[in-house]
Formats: sequence, C-alpha cells, structure tokens
Amino acid sequence: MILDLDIGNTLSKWRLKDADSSEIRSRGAVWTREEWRPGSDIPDLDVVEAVRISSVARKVVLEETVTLLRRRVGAVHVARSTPEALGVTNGYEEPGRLGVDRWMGALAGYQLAGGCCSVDCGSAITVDFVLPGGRHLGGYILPGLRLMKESLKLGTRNVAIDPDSEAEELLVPGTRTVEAVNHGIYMAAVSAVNRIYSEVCDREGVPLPMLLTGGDARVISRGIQVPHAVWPDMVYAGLEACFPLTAAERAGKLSGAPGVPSPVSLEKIRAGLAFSMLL
Ligand SMILES: Nc1ncnc2c1ncn2[C@@H]1O[C@H](COP(=O)(O)OP(=O)(O)OP(=O)(O)O)[C@@H](O)[C@H]1O
Ligand SMILES: CC(C)(CO)[C@@H](O)C(=O)NCCC(=O)O
Ligand SMILES: [K+]
Repeated sequence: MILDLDIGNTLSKWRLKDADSSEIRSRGAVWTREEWRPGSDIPDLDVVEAVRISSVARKVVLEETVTLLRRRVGAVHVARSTPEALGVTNGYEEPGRLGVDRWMGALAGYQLAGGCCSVDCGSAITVDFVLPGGRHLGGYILPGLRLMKESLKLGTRNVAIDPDSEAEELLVPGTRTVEAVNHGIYMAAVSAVNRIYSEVCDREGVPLPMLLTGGDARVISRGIQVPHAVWPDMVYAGLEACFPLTAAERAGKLSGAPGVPSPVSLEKIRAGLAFSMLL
C-alpha cells in the first residue's frame, strides 16, 4: 500500500492506495498534529510500503512526521516547491516559498489540462495560473470561508454553509445574522474567483480550463460562472505525478481526474468583464 498525506495547517488528509491495482482503498482526515498514532490517526504502517507527503504545516510537524515514518516505512517521499518540474516553471521570485499544496495542484492541473487555473478552496482559497507551455504565473491567496466567518466574531462560526446549498440561495440578502454572514462570505469568495479568472485570462489573452479542489470546492463550484471541474484528489495527483509508483501512475494516469472542462472563448470572458465594469 501507498500512504499519501496532504498535511494542511489545520486538517491533514490521508489516503491509502493499492500499489498493484492503483485503487484507493481508504481515506480520512484528522487535525494536523506533531505526533501521529499509526493505526488511529493514520493507517497501520505495517501495510504501507511507501509514503508521499505534501505539507504546508509548521516545519516541526513535517520533521516529526518524517522521523516517525522513516522508522517504519521503506520509502518516504516529501514534495518540495522547486523552480521547475514536469514542464512547469514556478512563477515565484523564491520558488521554494510557494505553498507546496499549490505547486502540487498546479503540476496536476498542467499534466491533465495543459495551461490551467487551479483553485484550492480550503482554509485559504488559493488561485494559481499555468499558461500553455508551462509558465506558472504565481497566484492569489485569500481567506477561506471558515476563516472569513471566524474573523467576524459574530458568534456564527458554528453554523457552516450547508455544502448542498444552491448558489441562488446563497447569493440573496440574508435576513438573520448567520445568513447575512454566510451569504456575504460566499459572495466574497465566488466573486473574487470569478473576477481573478477573467482578469488573468484577459491579460494573458488565453482562456484556461479551471480546476477546483479542497473542502469547500463543491459549494464554491456552484457560484463559478465559467466551465470548470471539481477534482478532490488534485493535490494527491501532484504527488502521483512527482513520485509515480504504480504502473498506472508511470503511464501518466492521475487518479480521480475529471474530464477537462472546455473554457469559454476569450471574447466571452472579455465581454463579461466589460459588462461588470459598466455596472
Ligand atoms: N471537519 C471540518 N473541519 C474544518 N473544515 C471543514 C470540515 N469539513 C469541511 N470543512 C470545510 O473545508 C474547508 C477546509 O478545507 P480543506 O480541508 O481543503 O482545508 P485545507 O486548506 O487543506 O486546510 P489546511 O489549512 O489544513 O490546509 C473549511 O473552510 C471548511 O469550510
Ligand atoms: C496558502 C496556504 C496556507 C494554502 O494551504 C499554503 O499554500 C501556504 O502556506 N503557502 C505558503 C505561502 C505561499 O504560497 O505564498
Ligand atoms: K490545502
């Protein structure tokens, strides 16, 4: 079995992948911590022959995690943000400072779609761009839905947006505090992503396929105006592409990859931008 770990600032996601069949056997999430309990926080390490890690948590978390895993597992691969990988050049002035989850998402998106806009809707919402040809432009970081809500300190933090809500319900004026807050932060997030996408495609003169991942991807997706696809395993797919271990991975097959959304024309994107400026 292969253990894949996506360690975030607050939540750590894991999945177990069968090295022979390339099937995902199980998955889970726990609060990010320094000391893992194999068998409860993460699967029993006896069945694990290799680990792949993407971590944006504090340095000590990664260090402790790698120390534990190296004692028990033969191969431990840790992803890093590099100046170049898999045909993509990192747009950051200091490439190592780009969050490795963003780098994994951008690499996966490029493998799947060529140029792309990769959006991670987690604790933070990040939007990254890779042009056809592989130039990563850099991107945008904004607070995620939960962080935005908590920062208001209006006592509404425990009432989350129902992930099954329709965009139409979330975009109308709220008539209770919880609703006003939920609708406000939803509007902030989706308008930002819509606008960022249009501005960058306009600037670069190319319509790009958009890919969404992260805990809030499904609900954000309903407010996104352009064609896009939700890819829950996008960060894991970056790990697969960087450290291919199974036959399917070596053949370039990324697990859970969605169909590539065809972007609308540049003319439409520009017309939409011009329209929103007139209002
Ligand atoms: N059990 C949960 N705990 C926290 N957030 C949750 C939970 N379930 C869904 N969410 C939603 O998912 C979002 C976090 O998404 P995700 O798990 O992708 O985070 P992340 O960006 O990986 O986190 P991290 O900061 O740990 O990197 C939150 O904004 C929240 O709305
Ligand atoms: C922005 C987050 C927190 C999103 O998980 C992560 O990618 C991160 O810690 N990035 C480092 C800062 C940067 O990407 O510029
Ligand atoms: K993340």
